[in-house]
Amino acid sequence: MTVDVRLNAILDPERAGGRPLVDLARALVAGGATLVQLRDKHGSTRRMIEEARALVDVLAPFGVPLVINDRVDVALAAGAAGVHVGPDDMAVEDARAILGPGAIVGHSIKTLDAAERVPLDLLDYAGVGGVYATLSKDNPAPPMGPEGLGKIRAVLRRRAPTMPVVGIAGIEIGNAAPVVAAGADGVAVISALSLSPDPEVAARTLRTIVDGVLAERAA
Ligand SMILES: Cc1ncc(COP(=O)(O)OP(=O)(O)O)c(N)n1
Ligand SMILES: Cc1nc(C(=O)O)sc1CCOP(=O)(O)O
Ligand SMILES: [Mg+2]
Repeated sequence: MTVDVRLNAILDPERAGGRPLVDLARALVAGGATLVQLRDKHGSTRRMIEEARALVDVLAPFGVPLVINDRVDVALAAGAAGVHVGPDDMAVEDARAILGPGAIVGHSIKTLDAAERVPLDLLDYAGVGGVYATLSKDNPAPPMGPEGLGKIRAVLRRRAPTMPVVGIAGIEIGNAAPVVAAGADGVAVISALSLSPDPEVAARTLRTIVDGVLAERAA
């Protein structure tokens, strides 16, 4: 499945400024989010399934897929489109085996070594980072910058030329363009969207930036 990663909005109740996630989702999709991820690291399983079901209902009319961070069981229970798993989560092979060929499976790639080893044939997209410093993740790795993303991108392009890559960590309006110029097909963002005074405008601005650099790259 080809996943549109141009603007991957990640919803995290701890980084939502107290706003209901469904309201944020509506605003972000209106502004141009193409993929939504639910990331709830500390809530109960029951709360996460309820959040996910509500988001599936809100996103369905727009045709924007919802992926669930870390939790294959929650994705199945809520009827979400798929999962995003990192190197400490369920293995990509296991997530794909459980969810089947029609689901979206995304995976975090943080090193050149991982870019060489990960079973890319089982993946729909890769989240590459951390690109910049972030306050949204505990114990983040040192930022690799757009240059680091570009090096990982080159390995991924050699192994899986059409697999989309999304940059993550600390991406905002002022620094998104170099991430796409370095080879990302989109940006994955929490704070600069969910903590913005106007999330819809923030999403529209980021989408315009991403689309502009993608168009330059294609020209
Ligand atoms: C699009 C995207 N890329 C990377 C991540 C990070 O996943 P992970 O390393 O498993 O960290 P947590 O999000 O689980 O803390 C992501 N969530 N999304
Ligand atoms: C979920 C996540 N993963 C990261 C990684 O580096 O793998 S950084 C991150 C949080 C990104 O949030 P913000 O846009 O607020 O920086
Ligand atoms: Mg994870």
